Amino acid sequence: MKIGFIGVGAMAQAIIQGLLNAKFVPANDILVHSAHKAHYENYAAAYGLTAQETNIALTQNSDVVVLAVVPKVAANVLREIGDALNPTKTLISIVSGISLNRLAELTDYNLPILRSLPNINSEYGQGMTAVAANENLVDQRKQAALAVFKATGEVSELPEDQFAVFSAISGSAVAYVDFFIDCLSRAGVKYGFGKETATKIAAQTALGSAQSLLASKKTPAEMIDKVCSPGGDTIAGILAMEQAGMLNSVVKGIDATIEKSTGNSSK
Ligand SMILES: NC(=O)C1=CN([C@@H]2O[C@H](COP(=O)(O)OP(=O)(O)OC[C@H]3O[C@@H](n4cnc5c(N)ncnc54)[C@H](O)[C@@H]3O)[C@@H](O)[C@H]2O)C=CC1
Ligand SMILES: O=C(O)[C@@H]1CCC=N1
Repeated sequence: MKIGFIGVGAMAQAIIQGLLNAKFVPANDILVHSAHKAHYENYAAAYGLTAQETNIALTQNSDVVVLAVVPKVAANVLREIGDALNPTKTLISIVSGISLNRLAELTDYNLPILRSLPNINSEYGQGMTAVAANENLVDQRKQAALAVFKATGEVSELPEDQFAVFSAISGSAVAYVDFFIDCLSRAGVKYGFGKETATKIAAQTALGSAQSLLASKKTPAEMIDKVCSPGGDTIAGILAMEQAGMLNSVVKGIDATIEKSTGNSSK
């Protein structure tokens, strides 16, 4: 199966590295093209991928075409490759905010299409990807498309109307979780730790907490209660964080993320 990536930016590279790590396909069965020749050619050469001169050539030579450009150029790219797509190929979009219906409208209503919303942790096999397939993507073809994301982490099939929220609490939230880790790390620096040591401590604590939460099958609140010793230090910290508006800050951040991706305000 030849998988072609249109756009070789941060997210495409994370998926490609995840696929290479998983040995999902031979490296030269991954085709790449993006806006800057020097960039995609050097990237292809570094990892043994196959560089393509144009988006159309990439589409003609791929079984699965992954659209990995930013939303504002997606429509033009789809119009450009429309004639090279046909129902023997699968189109996968990772573009935030573009519906299955719009993807078909810009290409071909008979095309098998998978809309997806991955996150950057795919690079290390720790991704979390939402997917929605159109009615033309079924059976083996659908399984083959889902396998691209299963090779790089967890996959959840969701109705499209949940994609914007998913994107906020997963795609974007990688940055928000890293922001929290950086906050802990800076607090450590305030009290004399070196930044590198503090970041390692904070990151391992976040990793361990997430793994323990999932393994325990408890709710986050139950885990919080286990850490908060009666009359102890942690409950004092939780109360101070809440007094400073932690929950509201996070929800406002998610509101802003959804508003930006949909153009709709929840207020
Ligand atoms: N970065 C992330 O964590 C996530 C990003 N996404 C989606 O992935 C898509 C790409 O995002 P990033 O990788 O962050 O952006 P990016 O800016 O790093 O990459 C965009 C790529 O598209 C290429 N490009 C631009 N115009 C082109 C054209 N006409 N033909 C071919 N290639 C062209 C650029 O050269 C670049 O390689 C977006 O639609 C975004 O919504 C989805 C989930 C997570
Ligand atoms: O920031 C963005 O627009 C993309 C979508 C989800 C994560 N990154």
